Amino acid sequence: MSASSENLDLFTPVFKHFRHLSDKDCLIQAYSITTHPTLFQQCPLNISIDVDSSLGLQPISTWSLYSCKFSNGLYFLSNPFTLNGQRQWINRCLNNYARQTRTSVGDNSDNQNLTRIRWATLGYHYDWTNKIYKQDDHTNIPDELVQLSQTIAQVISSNTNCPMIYPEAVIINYYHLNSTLCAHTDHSEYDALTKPLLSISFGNSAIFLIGGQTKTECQPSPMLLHSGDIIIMTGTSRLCFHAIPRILSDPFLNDILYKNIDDDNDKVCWSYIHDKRININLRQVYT
Ligand SMILES: O=C(O)CCC(=O)C(=O)O
Ligand SMILES: [Fe+2]
Repeated sequence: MSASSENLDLFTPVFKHFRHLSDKDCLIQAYSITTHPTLFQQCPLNISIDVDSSLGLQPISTWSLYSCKFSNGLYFLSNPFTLNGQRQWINRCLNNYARQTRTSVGDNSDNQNLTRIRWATLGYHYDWTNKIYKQDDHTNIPDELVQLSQTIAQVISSNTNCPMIYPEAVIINYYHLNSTLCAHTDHSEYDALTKPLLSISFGNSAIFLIGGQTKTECQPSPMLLHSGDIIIMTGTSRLCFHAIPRILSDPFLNDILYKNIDDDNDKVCWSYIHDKRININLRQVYT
């Protein structure tokens, strides 16, 4: 192999491919349980824990958890939320988590900049310039988010070899239909790189690319994420390059999730989310 082919970036061409592909072809090519069932291995779930109804989850007996054969240590939990639960979490992302001082648009306590916001952080706040968490810059992670991640992590860790997670930092990403997230690894979490990263999608769909630990190792795999879907990155996949090259408009939002709503607050949420996607990701940082 020549020096140049050893250093070939295999990630960026796939990113560009999905960036410019038609919606229809994205839905055909990206991996989902329906289009590529052989790439997912279902994990039987044996657990009976009480789930607090405020978390907006369906009974655990109805959840479908899969390990992804295309990325070692990557798990996919197909939307475990109720419709009302999804609306509640979208509402929290818009009216609670975005309304604070640490956001991409600075202080958004009055929520005046909601339509421009790109990210908000909770728990240990991330210093994006220096790519570190600041030990002395910490705000509370709301109880319901801790409870949600603990419930999900408990179900997964007791049925797979994925460790538990105790979230210490949360990033909420807000995407417009034309937003992207460039290829990156999440490796600022000090001693916690062996701990899983939990990532939850709401609103419009996304293509999630996951590759190797370098961009040259392998071509990234494209995964389709819908509203309510959860991925868990643990083991090797925890350190792998990933990206969002594409947000896809999902008729589910209009046809099902926000159909015939009469609650005024839900109407406000719909007017935001109908052309956006929200991602909540939770990490352990120090312990
Ligand atoms: O939006 C997503 O699904 C991925 C977000 C992500 O990778 C990150 O915030 O580090
Ligand atoms: Fe990431």
